[in-house]
Amino acid sequence: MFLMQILTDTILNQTIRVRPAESHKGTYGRVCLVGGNDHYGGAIIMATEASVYSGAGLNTALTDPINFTSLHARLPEAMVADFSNQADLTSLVTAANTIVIGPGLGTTDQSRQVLDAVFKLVTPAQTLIIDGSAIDLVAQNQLTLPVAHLVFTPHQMEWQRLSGIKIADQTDDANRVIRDQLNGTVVLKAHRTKIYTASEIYLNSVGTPAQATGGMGDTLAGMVGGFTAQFADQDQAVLAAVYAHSRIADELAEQQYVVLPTQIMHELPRFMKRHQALE
Ligand SMILES: NC(=O)C1=CN([C@@H]2O[C@H](COP(=O)(O)OP(=O)(O)OC[C@H]3O[C@@H](n4cnc5c(N)ncnc54)[C@H](O)[C@@H]3O)[C@@H](O)[C@H]2O)[C@@H](O)CC1
Ligand SMILES: Nc1ncnc2c1ncn2[C@@H]1O[C@H](COP(=O)(O)OP(=O)(O)O)[C@@H](O)[C@H]1O
Ligand SMILES: [Mg+2]
Repeated sequence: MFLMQILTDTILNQTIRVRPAESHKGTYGRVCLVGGNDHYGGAIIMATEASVYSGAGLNTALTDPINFTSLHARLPEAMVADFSNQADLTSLVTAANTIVIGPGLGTTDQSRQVLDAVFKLVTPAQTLIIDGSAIDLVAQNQLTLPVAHLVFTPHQMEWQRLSGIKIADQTDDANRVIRDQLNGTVVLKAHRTKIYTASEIYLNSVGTPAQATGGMGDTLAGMVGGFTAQFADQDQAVLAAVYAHSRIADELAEQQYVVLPTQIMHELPRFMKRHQALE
């Protein structure tokens, strides 16, 4: 029997630490974000930007070179590399604490090759966030998952494809069975997102329809990347990222009809300062 736990502001100050003075960018984690084909450049830009604004120390986008200039034009803090260059992919994935794969990756043969290459390299000490197209590729091809701290961030339709459970039948009991088979945390995104960890179920009871716009999940994937790279407790980092994403949206929605993904990420540094650990 699992009791549903409701997320509150407490998850923020339990997770977001006060930065120690004696620290440097290496202290705050390396994130490698993989995605963005020649149609979906915006998705990897948003994911990478969200990781940077979450405070991860070093951030690199592995993407189609067509996205390099646009990404750098808005985000000089991030590095870029070509996801079809095997040597670059190998060194960047190996060096990362957290890898985010899927935002705008697409489902072509090239996307599949990139996903296979990343899955081969990931090690048990790393956290791997599997989002968007990467979820669809796993579902379509019944791929073997690597052994790592896995976090899946499907919306309900992606979860239907991955789990085989129709949206109407996505009950906690049914979802948990598949979660256990996948052996990873599942962030099941919906109007009210639920998070299934190895031992608990959490409900994100904040969030707004002002968030219902493309790129909102790409942004969340980048935040989960940034939080897991920086904060030691991986479950708490996921929960805090999901909650902060919706909580910031609610604040902006008091004055706005629609909340843009980029507006949420740009609020993060101020929001995280307000909600860092109580001293
Ligand atoms: N600017 C960009 O480059 C963008 C790229 N994107 C990328 O596009 C790829 C395809 O993602 P999509 O999600 O569009 O593709 P999907 O083929 O998974 O389509 C989503 C469809 O599922 C249905 N659905 C049912 N329940 C839903 C729920 N709770 N939340 C969301 N959709 C639900 C909706 O009808 C929606 O049209 C991903 O790789 C994604 O990262 C999108 O994120 C949009 C923005
Ligand atoms: N009506 C809503 N209420 C609250 N949150 C929402 C609503 N609609 C969408 N969201 C949130 O927006 C995000 C959408 O993710 P996703 O569908 O993957 O977007 P994309 O792939 O376009 O970036 C999820 O975090 C989801 O919970
Ligand atoms: Mg998505």
